[in-house]
Amino acid sequence: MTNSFRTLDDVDVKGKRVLVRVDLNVPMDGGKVTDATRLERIAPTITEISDKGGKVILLAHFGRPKGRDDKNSLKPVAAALADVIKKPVAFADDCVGDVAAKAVGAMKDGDILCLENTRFHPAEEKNDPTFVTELAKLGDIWVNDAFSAAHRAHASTEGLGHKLPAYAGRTMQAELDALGKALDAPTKPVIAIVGGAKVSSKIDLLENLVTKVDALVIGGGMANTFLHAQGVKVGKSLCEKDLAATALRIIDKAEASGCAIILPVDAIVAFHFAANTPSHAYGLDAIPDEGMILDVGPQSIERINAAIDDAATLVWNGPVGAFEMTPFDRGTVAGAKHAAARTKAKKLISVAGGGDTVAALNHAGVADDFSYISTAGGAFLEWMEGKPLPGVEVLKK
Ligand SMILES: Nc1ncnc2c1ncn2[C@@H]1O[C@H](COP(=O)(O)OP(=O)(O)O)[C@@H](O)[C@H]1O
Ligand SMILES: O=C(OP(=O)(O)O)[C@H](O)COP(=O)(O)O
Repeated sequence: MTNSFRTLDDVDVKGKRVLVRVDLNVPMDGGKVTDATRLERIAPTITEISDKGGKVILLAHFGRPKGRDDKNSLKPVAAALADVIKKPVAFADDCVGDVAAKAVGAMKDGDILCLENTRFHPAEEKNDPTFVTELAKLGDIWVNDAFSAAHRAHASTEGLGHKLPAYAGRTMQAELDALGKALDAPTKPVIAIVGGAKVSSKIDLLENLVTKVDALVIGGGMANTFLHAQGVKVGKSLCEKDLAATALRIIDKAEASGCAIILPVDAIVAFHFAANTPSHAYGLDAIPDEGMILDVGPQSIERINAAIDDAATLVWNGPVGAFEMTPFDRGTVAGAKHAAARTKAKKLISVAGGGDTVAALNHAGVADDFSYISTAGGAFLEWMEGKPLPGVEVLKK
């Protein structure tokens, strides 16, 4: 698998301007990075290119901005990256145009420069050829080290691979290698836990996933959409009501494929989206109109743990509650601890991924006990479905 594309072993980077696509989409709170796993995982690629005398020009997105805004600037992330790699990381306020060209022009061999959020330009997500050409002017070669964004066919994750000599970074290599070893022929029964908040961008992949796994636990914001589709009143919860038909189709497909769908049977509900706000467990027939489901309830936790007990392999993306705020971390922490204990007892192979999921497992103190932690969430699930990932495919050309 790893050698079906060129890697850093196949190029002399000395003196070259190396455009490195990384994933800097890290969890943040109050301008500070709260989980540095993604930064730690890209460190080997950056350090290797810099130590070999290449000019490292980092391209990345942050959040889902509509145009330029301060809250989605990569500037604080670049500073946090410098702390992790223990080398200076310069920053340019734009990823194309004069600002970027000037910053790149000033680089010496071994320097590291981070360019501002590629998504400040709508052309990035459109994979616009003119924008790809603008980016390509800044580099001699392109290295893709963003496995966790490889399911996006965007200018910096895919388009550049058609314009410049393309190479896989060390994290890209390591992720594909490790996931292949753990999951190419997973020991059955296989269970997936999918939660989180990115409902519209992840719901479609569940339709394929239910044909690959024996049970699917749905939690987090994703579960609210399924519960609504089944007629449960979810009050003011995060819920994408227009996806109800998709949710019902997935339930039907799961039934036809022999995949058990495990949805919450109770919920922790609060009236404000804030830590330590008063909250109570409710049955699904009694969710208050003004309430928000922020975690799975105690009976649901028992069902999730029982489902983990029945599994030989677990894949997990998406926290089952708003774990950043106590006490809404209980369901995610309970499931994480249970899966970690089963893994330590050699009864489970556990693979989890996603920026926030990894943060949640670190919060639970069990990330090191999982069999493998991927930096990727959506990309990892799409890989699991067997879908070609554009950011990986372009490396194979
Ligand atoms: N019931 C819920 N209501 C609102 N947000 C939720 C809920 N459950 C989980 N979340 C949020 O989902 C986010 C993570 O989702 P997502 O980005 O899909 O995961 P990942 O980054 O691991 O792929 C977290 O910030 C968490 O607070
Ligand atoms: O954080 C990411 O994915 P994840 O939430 O699936 O882990 C990637 O940076 C992709 O971000 P996107 O889903 O906004 O394209």
